[in-house]
Amino acid sequence: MIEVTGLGRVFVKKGRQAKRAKQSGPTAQDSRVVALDSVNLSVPEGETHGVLGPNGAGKTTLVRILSTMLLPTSGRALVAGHDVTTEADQVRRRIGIVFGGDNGLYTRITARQNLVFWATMYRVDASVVKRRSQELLERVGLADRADEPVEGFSRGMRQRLHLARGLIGDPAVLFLDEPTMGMDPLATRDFRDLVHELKAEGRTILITTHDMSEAEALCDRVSLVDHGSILVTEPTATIGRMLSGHDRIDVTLREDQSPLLSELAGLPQVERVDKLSEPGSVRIHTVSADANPVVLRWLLDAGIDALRTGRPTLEEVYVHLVGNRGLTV
Ligand SMILES: Nc1ncnc2c1ncn2[C@@H]1O[C@H](COP(=O)(O)OP(=O)(O)OP(=O)(O)O)[C@@H](O)[C@H]1O
Repeated sequence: MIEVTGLGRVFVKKGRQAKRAKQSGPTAQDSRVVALDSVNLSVPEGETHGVLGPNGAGKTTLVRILSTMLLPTSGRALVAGHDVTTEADQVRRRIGIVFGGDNGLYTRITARQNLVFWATMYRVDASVVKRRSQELLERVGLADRADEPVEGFSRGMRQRLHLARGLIGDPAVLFLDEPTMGMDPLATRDFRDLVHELKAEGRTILITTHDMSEAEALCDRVSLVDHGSILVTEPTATIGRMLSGHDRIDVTLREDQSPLLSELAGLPQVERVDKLSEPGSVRIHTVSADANPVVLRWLLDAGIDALRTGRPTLEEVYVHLVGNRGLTV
């Protein structure tokens, strides 16, 4: 449903931007920014795919190219079977775009008027505009505020209206760029529920986010992006295997139990023991999955019962590959 091959985008800095770049270094490359560098990505129909990465990684550039707002400088991208460069009109008819932040809504007019306006822009058949706008307003929980100007709406309400706007053309492919940025936890939860519904309808969704819990909650697979390249594309559920093939054991020791630490580290089934930030807490890396029951039994026999097992999280993989940049935690 989304096929990206060798996609590249170079920006050439102009005017003051270029002058500043020249002052900070002498190389000819200084006035060029490689925002995307030979990116390959394949997102099948119905998948929710997360694009994660720090500021400036190239996420927005990718979404802007896929949604025909920006031309690539190399490579090719197909969305819903159409080329974003040569068949932009066909692509536009099949996609919806939802950006975080305030762009894209007219705040002096009502929610309903916004949808009618965008329906016209998306060339929705005039006979269905009224009905579809009403359905979408109901769907995103704004029906009772539909005829109020958007300027009085909260951040969460605006974002739900953004989503309704993105759905006005009944798109097969939906681009969500930082969709819950700045939303409170309840509004975020409601928004994610809506995205789950859209996924259940079989739509293909590409979502960029800095928020690892968002990616874990919504995405079937994720791609980690840095410096314009995709570092890895993996299923969200199993990406932790990149760091460890089996569960690690986290334990919290009471003060009187701390002498047990060296004994624990010396067990043949234990590869290493790392200190965690929480006082008295350590993470035990065992040598194999078979070693876990042996170590768990040893811990319980030693009276250590504040323990839990788990796989490395998406956030740990991100930190391992990218570092701490761009994490919302
Ligand atoms: N119009 C432009 N002119 C010059 N450089 C640009 C332009 N748009 C983006 N860039 C540069 O391209 C790189 C990738 O930017 P992009 O906005 O795609 O990153 P991002 O991953 O979306 O970052 P963020 O998380 O901050 O939104 C950055 O170095 C950025 O400064």
